[in-house]
Amino acid sequence: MPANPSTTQDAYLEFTRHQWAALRDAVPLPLSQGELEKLKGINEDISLQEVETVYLPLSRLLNLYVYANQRRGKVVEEFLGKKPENGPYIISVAGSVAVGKSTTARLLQALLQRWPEHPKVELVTTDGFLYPLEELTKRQLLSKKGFPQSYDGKMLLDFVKDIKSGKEEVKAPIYSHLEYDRLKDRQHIIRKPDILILEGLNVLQTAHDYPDSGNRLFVSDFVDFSIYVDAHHDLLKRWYIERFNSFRNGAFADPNSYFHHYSKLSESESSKTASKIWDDINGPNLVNNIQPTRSRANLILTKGEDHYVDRVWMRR
Ligand SMILES: Nc1ncnc2c1ncn2[C@@H]1O[C@H](COP(=O)(O)OP(=O)(O)OP(=O)(O)O)[C@@H](O)[C@H]1O
Ligand SMILES: CC(C)(CO)[C@@H](O)C(=O)NCCC(=O)O
Repeated sequence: MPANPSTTQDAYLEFTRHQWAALRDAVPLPLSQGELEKLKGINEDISLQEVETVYLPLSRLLNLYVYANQRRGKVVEEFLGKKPENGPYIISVAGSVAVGKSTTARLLQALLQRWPEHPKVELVTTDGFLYPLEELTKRQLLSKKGFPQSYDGKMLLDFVKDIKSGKEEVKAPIYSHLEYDRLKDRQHIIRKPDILILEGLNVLQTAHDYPDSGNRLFVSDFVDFSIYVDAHHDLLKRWYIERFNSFRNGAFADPNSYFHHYSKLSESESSKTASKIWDDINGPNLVNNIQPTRSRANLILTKGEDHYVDRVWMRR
């Protein structure tokens, strides 16, 4: 639940899962069984009922916002007598490590591109903008990976500026969880999408987080709609450990994996290692840098056990 319910209640409309689910009736594009099955490809663990109950109404809301923005663009066009050079509508997805940002973002991408008004939806994660491992090591930031200072802030801001200015082709770096590093030989090329979803830990930060930042711009200055995915700390730590343990049996077994040495750990040693990484890095990052930005989001999804969204907070 948001940190300060008294101010949050003023700023946000609150929906129980039940109330939010009722809004599904207003969604004109129900999913076919085939489409639902395809979404399973995004994440095996996701419940299809959850998609219909939570994410379909959310995609409807976002569709309305994007549509309103496109109409506003038409007004400007009429006034100017020519089409302004516009970039895509940008949606950001923020939240802790392991809360499910990338799953949420991928689901929204799949659902939003079904709408004829905005068929081209691109997804970029800020992970690619982390400094390369070598640079992180040089700057002694390995134990601060995911903290704001571990990202190449200028590169990320230039990327978002280029996207928003409507540039024909913009390149984004790609991060590999397996190599624990930015890929050297591959980039994601983005060509004028209708919507860009930008997913990352710190995308809600603003000048308020940096009292000495002067007139500096932040990624959030270019974002049209922001979503914060929230869950209780105990759940987040548990999800992190579970995912780490499942990597131990899967991805870490690959000799190219940065964490290959972890694949030899027993289940309990592995849980202990993950618990320590959480307590040393991801937990403090959540408390000090990520959670304080939550109350700026346009929409907050609060998850309970099993990743079910049990509350939705929508900015008035
Ligand atoms: N809606 C969901 N239903 C079931 N499981 C989920 C859901 N969303 C995420 N998960 C699980 O939670 C874990 C974290 O998800 P995900 O990788 O999407 O998180 P993230 O916030 O993007 O993490 P990171 O910041 O480390 O990249 C994964 O094991 C994923 O399978
Ligand atoms: C890449 C990030 C920063 C964010 O997704 C995260 O997954 C990460 O690697 N954090 C550092 C500590 C850890 O290994 O979990």
